[in-house]
Amino acid sequence: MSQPILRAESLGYGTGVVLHSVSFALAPGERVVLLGRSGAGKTTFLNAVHDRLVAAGQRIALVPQDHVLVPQLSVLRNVLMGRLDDHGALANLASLIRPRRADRAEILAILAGLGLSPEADRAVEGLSGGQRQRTALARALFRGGEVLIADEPVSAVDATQAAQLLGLMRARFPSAVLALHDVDLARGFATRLIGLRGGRIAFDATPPRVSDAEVEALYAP
Ligand SMILES: Nc1ncnc2c1ncn2[C@@H]1O[C@H](COP(=O)(O)OP(=O)(O)OP(=O)(O)O)[C@@H](O)[C@H]1O
Repeated sequence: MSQPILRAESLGYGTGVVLHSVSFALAPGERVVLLGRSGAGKTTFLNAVHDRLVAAGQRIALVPQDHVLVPQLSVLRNVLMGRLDDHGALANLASLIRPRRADRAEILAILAGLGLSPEADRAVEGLSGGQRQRTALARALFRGGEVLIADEPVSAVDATQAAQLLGLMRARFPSAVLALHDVDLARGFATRLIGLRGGRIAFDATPPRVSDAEVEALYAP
């Protein structure tokens, strides 16, 4: 059963509308990828979907475009923050000072899968862009949830690594809504492609039903 999330809604900031009359529902098992040129409204769309699903009480793992990591803290502690809202403030403080053994073991296993084991105890501020991005993905994997919402989650890694990371995401989350700029990666990952152009949804269909010409038209000046 598809869950209606947006019903012919206008999305934007203040009085400015970025996307007009957007309808969106998400069925369990769907992996949706948003395509569109810079400024087309992908982040705006993702944020709206995120806010609605959270308001509806769903557990969502979010990978924002700018990662929102705490630079002074270690990779391990940043990943630990993926579950902060599962506990009270005191428990969180205690666990940030001294992570629980079980959490530490689980996080180290995730970091190993992401090639980040050597970085576990390094502060995020000293990491490369790709390492930071993988830290944000590790935080989402540790958090888990019904839906992954991720804004260009593999933009800072090479193509081979990107495909591997998307495979980990696919195994962990029943459903996903992502923005990706690499069309081949998007076609490989998605069960459904949504193209945004000119403030509207240009297409919303399974990858085989979206032609290369339709995708190219999204990016035409
Ligand atoms: N906080 C904000 N306040 C006002 N306008 C905003 C805000 N955030 C984004 N916009 C505007 O909304 C439009 C869509 O931006 P959005 O970030 O959703 O696009 P995008 O497709 O994600 O772009 P990119 O691929 O560059 O990340 C842009 O014109 C942008 O300038």
